[in-house]
Amino acid sequence: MRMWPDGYGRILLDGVDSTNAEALRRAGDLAGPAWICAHRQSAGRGRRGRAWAMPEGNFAASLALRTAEPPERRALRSFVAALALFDAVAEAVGSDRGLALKWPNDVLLNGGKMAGILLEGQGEVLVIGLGVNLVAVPDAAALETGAVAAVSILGETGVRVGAEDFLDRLAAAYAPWETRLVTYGFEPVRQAWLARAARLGERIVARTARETHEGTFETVDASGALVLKTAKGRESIAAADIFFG
Ligand SMILES: O=C(O)CCCC[C@@H]1SC[C@@H]2NC(=O)N[C@@H]21
Repeated sequence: MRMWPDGYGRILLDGVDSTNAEALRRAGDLAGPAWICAHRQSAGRGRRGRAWAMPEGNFAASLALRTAEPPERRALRSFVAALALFDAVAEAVGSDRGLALKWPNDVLLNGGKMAGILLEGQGEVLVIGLGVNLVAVPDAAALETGAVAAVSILGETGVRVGAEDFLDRLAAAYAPWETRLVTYGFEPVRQAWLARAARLGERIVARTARETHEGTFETVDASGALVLKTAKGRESIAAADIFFG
């Protein structure tokens, strides 16, 4: 494994089932935090048990971190990862125009979903999986009804970014956000995330497994929960899928 000055290892694979699965398998052998990146995934995993399709040329990587933090603190890494993705993409295309963050952990470009994040854990290991549509979008049939359409960086900006180049940019962008979280806590990360949030102050729909909440997106609270102002009052939602309508 190559080590980089930021102290994060890098493992580059041609193909794997899922970089998250691979990171969990290798976690016990890793001496420190490490990025595991693959050019191809045969069984990419998305949120809520969904599959994550990865057309040729797109980006898949997982960061394996060891942490003794409680689950609610670990979950805040999705905001750190989203900010790192935002910065890495802005750096790669030379502009942050059209980039926005969608709660809880998607990155939008010109209103379409360009990247997703999946956190998984096992004991003291936290795996942060990031998938980015660098050059192509998955088949629209794979999308849930009402979900934000998928877009690619190439399709929206005309800029072709290679996966290894993107890993360098992402790793460089991730390290300072991780340091901010560990040093100063969630507040600066929360503020930075809110400054890049999609649909803040607008009406959105949040669907959990059992309920649908509709209201104005007020903020994200100190625990990372979505705060909606609804007809019933202020509601804090820890996990949901968001629809813009
Ligand atoms: O549903 C989502 O939006 C999250 C998608 C996360 C996909 C990435 S690709 C790299 C890593 N490996 C996986 O199997 N999933 C994540």
